[in-house]
Amino acid sequence: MHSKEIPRPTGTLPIIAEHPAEARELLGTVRYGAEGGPPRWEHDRPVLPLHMTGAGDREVVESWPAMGPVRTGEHRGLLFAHDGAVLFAAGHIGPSRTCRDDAERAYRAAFELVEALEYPHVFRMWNTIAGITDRTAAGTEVYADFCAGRAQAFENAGRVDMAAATGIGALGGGASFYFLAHRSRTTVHLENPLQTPSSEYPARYGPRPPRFARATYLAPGRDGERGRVYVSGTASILDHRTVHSGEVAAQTQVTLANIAVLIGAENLTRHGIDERFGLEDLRAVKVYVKRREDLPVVAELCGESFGARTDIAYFVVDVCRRDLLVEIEGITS
Ligand SMILES: O=C(O)C1=C[C@@H](O)[C@H](O)C=C1
Ligand SMILES: CC(=O)C(=O)O
Repeated sequence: MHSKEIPRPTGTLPIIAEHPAEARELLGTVRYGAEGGPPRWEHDRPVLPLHMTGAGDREVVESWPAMGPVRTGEHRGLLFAHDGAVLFAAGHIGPSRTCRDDAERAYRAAFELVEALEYPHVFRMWNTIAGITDRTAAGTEVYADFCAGRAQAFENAGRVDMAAATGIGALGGGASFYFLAHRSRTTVHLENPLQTPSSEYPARYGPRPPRFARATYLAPGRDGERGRVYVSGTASILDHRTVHSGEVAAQTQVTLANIAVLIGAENLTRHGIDERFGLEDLRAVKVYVKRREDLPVVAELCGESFGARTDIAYFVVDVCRRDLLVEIEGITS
């Protein structure tokens, strides 16, 4: 693993992830666009291309600004950048149909990295997996295979903390992931009283359950940075069951209600957090819709629920269960 001081990049990309105005540089960029594959260097910064948009769809660029001088490097295929506060890292896991061992290797590298660079507080992870509900070469489901490899990496690393995450389909490019970790600001991983913790899902969903929290609260920073809730990809699931199979409006309403309870005063107080948020407080919202024809009804329901200032990006991709039609994530402002 190598690290080096690097000059300021020339030019910056549109930022959809809201960050303090004084941010001066970029840590990393994720391009939700028409191509997927391994991360690459652009202007000495890691850029991860994700195949998330179809013909005619607008690319969505998500950039994570730095708060100071940036160091970069590579570790077992992960490209990373960090500024002494936040670590951004991105990697290509591999082909979806054989992703179990690749997922274990990728997550092992991720845990090695956060330990070696001393950014122990992982607060948000994203996983995009082409053909997420397809069958692998061995006849298992791709997502279940990914979860098995990830769970093995958690177990081997002795990690019990699970951050907020998204595990969603992609239109190509195999499986990729990226994540954020903090050096000093502590995290509180939140569960939702309406949903079974994902790590306790019954075996009917796969031999090893997913590993993610419903959300992660990143505590306020010493520099006055507000506490934020990073909301995981959330779907129409109550306890561990999909509800309203085939009914996209009802699934969207349950999903929005799940998020409102998750970030509301009662649940945050239950987790020892003296804050409260509503749907109108969410920013950097991503809405994943399985069927393109459902976009209008989903967009109408989201438009009614989120604030006028909420930036919402829509993607037509598979959700991690065949009977789920919509999934939503966001970050409190
Ligand atoms: O497996 C995940 O990390 C995950 C899957 C979905 O339930 C949702 O996107 C949240 C996280
Ligand atoms: C499947 C899904 O979205 C969840 O486990 O929350």
